[in-house]
Amino acid sequence: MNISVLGCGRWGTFLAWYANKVGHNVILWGRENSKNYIGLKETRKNDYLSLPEDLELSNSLEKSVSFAEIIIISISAQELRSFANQLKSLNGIQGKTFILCMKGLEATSGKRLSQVFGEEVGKNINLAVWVGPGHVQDFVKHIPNCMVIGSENIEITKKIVQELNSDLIRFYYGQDLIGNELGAATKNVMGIAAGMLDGLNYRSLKGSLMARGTREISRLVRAMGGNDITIYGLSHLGDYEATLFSVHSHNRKFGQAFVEGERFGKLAEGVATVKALRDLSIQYDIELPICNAIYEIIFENKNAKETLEDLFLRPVKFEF
Ligand SMILES: NC(=O)C1=CN([C@@H]2O[C@H](COP(=O)(O)OP(=O)(O)OC[C@H]3O[C@@H](n4cnc5c(N)ncnc54)[C@H](O)[C@@H]3O)[C@@H](O)[C@H]2O)C=CC1
Ligand SMILES: O=C(CO)COP(=O)(O)O
Repeated sequence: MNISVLGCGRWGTFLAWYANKVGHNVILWGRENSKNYIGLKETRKNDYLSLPEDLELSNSLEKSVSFAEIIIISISAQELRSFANQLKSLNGIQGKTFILCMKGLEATSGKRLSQVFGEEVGKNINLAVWVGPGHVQDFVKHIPNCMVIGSENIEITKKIVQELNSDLIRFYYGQDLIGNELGAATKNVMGIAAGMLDGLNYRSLKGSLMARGTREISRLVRAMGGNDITIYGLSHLGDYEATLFSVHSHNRKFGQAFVEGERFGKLAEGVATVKALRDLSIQYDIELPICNAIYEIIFENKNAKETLEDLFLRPVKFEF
């Protein structure tokens, strides 16, 4: 099958490598002037992997879209709306299958990425999300993982899984698009929290963070029309090791750098997502104490240690 991957950063480049590895014809697209694209064009490698010879690199969006039956998108989540707008103007996108491989919520609206994409591109496409745990650094060493693909149409989900499943990635069929998307986006916020715990030498609190983090996000998922149990699946809890504990996680590193007064320059999606969560917590009248604490530390200059201690002074309550 012909597959294009739009976005040639850390994850997009891996996705193209993977689609090629499992036997597809692949184009990897990047913006002509992007640092990642220029680097790949010059050397055919990045910090994580080398591109196989038969994988085509292109900076033509038109060509990449018309070539493929399945189009995978992996750019920064906050850029998706304007990018979708660009795609909408291309001929021949109708009937194609798009897979969003990003983890975030639109900061200004709290919308899920499939909502954002659907609003811009319209209904005459198939749309799915691919989320769950996985770092390129592990996959290129042939360390396998389990991930989840979900959509509103189980036949589309099954078709994608059939094309992409392998002994490197075992896929599960997602059953709750709302829960999968919220779960994937919010695990990044818990990753930032974990990094802050690392930076404060409070590592032993990560177990509690896992228990209480899943609990607060499951309340939000239920309020937003999803199934709260999804949060205990691959898109959220299943991604905690790769985020809360992994040396590779950008969100965890961002959190640690933040409390240590350092700058972390790479994309940490949880930063924008926590803004969306602040508004969703008000809109749905759901308490999100951990997410709110992270918001206050990052955007309201609250002291991280004191804000954490304040969480302990909240009234005692039942666990579930
Ligand atoms: N296990 C998983 O499912 C993983 C998912 N991700 C997700 O993948 C997404 C991308 O993350 P990374 O690859 O780490 O980021 P990155 O910063 O390495 O790459 C993002 C790419 O998007 C491109 N881009 C940004 N704005 C654009 C626009 N308006 N139009 C076209 N291209 C644009 C940039 O040039 C860059 O090449 C994030 O949402 C992240 O959460 C990342 C790693 C693992
Ligand atoms: O989603 C990921 C792992 O599953 C990547 O997490 P980071 O973006 O925090 O590195």
